[in-house]
Amino acid sequence: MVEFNVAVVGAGYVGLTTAACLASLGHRVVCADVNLAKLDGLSHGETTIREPGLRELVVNGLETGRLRFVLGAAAAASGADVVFVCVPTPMGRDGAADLTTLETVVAELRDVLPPGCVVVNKSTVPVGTAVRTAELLGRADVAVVSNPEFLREGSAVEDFLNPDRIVIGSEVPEAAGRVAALYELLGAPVLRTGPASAEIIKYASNSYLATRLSFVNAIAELCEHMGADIDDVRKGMGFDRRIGMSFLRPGPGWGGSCLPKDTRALLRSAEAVGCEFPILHAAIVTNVRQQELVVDRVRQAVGGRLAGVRVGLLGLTFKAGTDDLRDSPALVIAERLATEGAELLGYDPGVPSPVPGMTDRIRLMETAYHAASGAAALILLTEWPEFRDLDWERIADLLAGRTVVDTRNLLDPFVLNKAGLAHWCVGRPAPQDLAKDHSTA
Ligand SMILES: NC(=O)C1=CN([C@@H]2O[C@H](COP(=O)(O)OP(=O)(O)OC[C@H]3O[C@@H](n4cnc5c(N)ncnc54)[C@H](O)[C@@H]3O)[C@@H](O)[C@H]2O)C=CC1
Ligand SMILES: O=C(O)[C@H]1O[C@H](OP(=O)(O)OP(=O)(O)OC[C@H]2O[C@@H](n3ccc(=O)[nH]c3=O)[C@H](O)[C@@H]2O)[C@H](O)[C@@H](O)[C@@H]1O
Repeated sequence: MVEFNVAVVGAGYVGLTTAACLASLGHRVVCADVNLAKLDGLSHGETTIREPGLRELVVNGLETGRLRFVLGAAAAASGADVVFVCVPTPMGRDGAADLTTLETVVAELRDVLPPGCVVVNKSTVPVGTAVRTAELLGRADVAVVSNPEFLREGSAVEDFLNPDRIVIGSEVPEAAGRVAALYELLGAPVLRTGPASAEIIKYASNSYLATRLSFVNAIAELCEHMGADIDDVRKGMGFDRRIGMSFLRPGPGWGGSCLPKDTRALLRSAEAVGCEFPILHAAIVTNVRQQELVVDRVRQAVGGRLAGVRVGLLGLTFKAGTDDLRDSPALVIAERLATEGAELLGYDPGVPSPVPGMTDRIRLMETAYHAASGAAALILLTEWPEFRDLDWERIADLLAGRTVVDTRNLLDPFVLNKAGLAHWCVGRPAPQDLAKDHSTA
């Protein structure tokens, strides 16, 4: 295998994972960021994000000398054969991707890139960004390649090292070949395309996943009205090999740092070329509705009015296995409940203390039991497996009300019923006692 000198700009979920994994594959990697505190920690083998296996790879990279951390893109570029750009591309005010940071990095790199180096956009960027990056660089000797990343938070290292596919978009065969060679040891299928196709593949994939979930959540709502059970229905669908089992779990709506922003960005890109894309629009609207349905359900569980009512929240992150709160449906739902006057006690095993950006409308508690204490209803919002093993008899004693709203269908109905609790799931009819209460209300 050829060993390359690699620069990675951005030490976040994608950049740090890319840097640490490429170092573990034998490349010499310099990873740049602008956050001094983060760089200082990383240089001592401390990772700030919760990703299984990442810390070990960083420590190993530092020990073997294959991984270094530096301040700023320019400092990383010296001597690089390939420069990966992994900086944020957040949602701009109009829904389109905001490329300001990417453009800043490209400007910093322009005059310092070694001759013949390849710049790789790994950030999620709209169609045309590879071409625009090449224009901004203004370097005939430097090729730009689009190489979108498909890792998931919570399994970033595992996904990076075992990808379903590697997409390499470039008009320059030598540049595409160099990027493919970097990944050679992974033995993954490599799809070579033009840059526009590579860029749209990333948005199409995330938007398809989001649309699939909105579809499932809509079917779950039908199940509630029709006496069916979504967990049977999704299995019955998933056994069809054309459909498959994955990404069919109903929930409180999809969230995270990417699905919401990428669906909106694709919609804006479509509008810009005069396409309406109604199915994607419907997926986004359905997701907002899904969160509203949870709020409706909580309101119903506490007897119609949330003002002054204490509600316990189990889980705040956008999914289990991550400490990331960005665009978490749990926080959107919490905000709505707080706006109606509910007092919120929250617990999340991934969030031991308040973090910047977290709403101050939730009192963060030390345990699930503290979050349940005196609550009129308990809402499970993130599917942390440990919630299943809580002492539900004890929770029943601590709660002021009887209802547990399980937005992930995680808990064992038998255990909850034995504890005397009404277990309200997504995509199953409401518990009998609640349905009765409601009909006489
Ligand atoms: N988080 C995820 O699971 C995935 C994210 N993506 C895409 O990858 C890109 C990066 O996302 P994340 O890694 O989640 O972001 P992040 O927010 O976790 O990390 C970004 C890093 O870039 C650094 N940074 C900001 N400006 C910089 C500059 N001028 N020079 C050097 N470093 C700078 C920040 O300090 C931060 O450490 C986005 O386009 C995202 O859509 C793609 C696949 C998966
Ligand atoms: O571009 C990105 O950032 C990444 O976005 C997602 O990864 P991630 O955001 O880590 O989260 P997912 O595991 O996809 O979950 C997204 C949301 O869908 C929800 N979900 C997922 C699966 C499911 O069956 N049901 C369900 O409600 C999750 O709870 C979560 O809120 C994609 O899965 C990755 O391939 C992609 O690289």
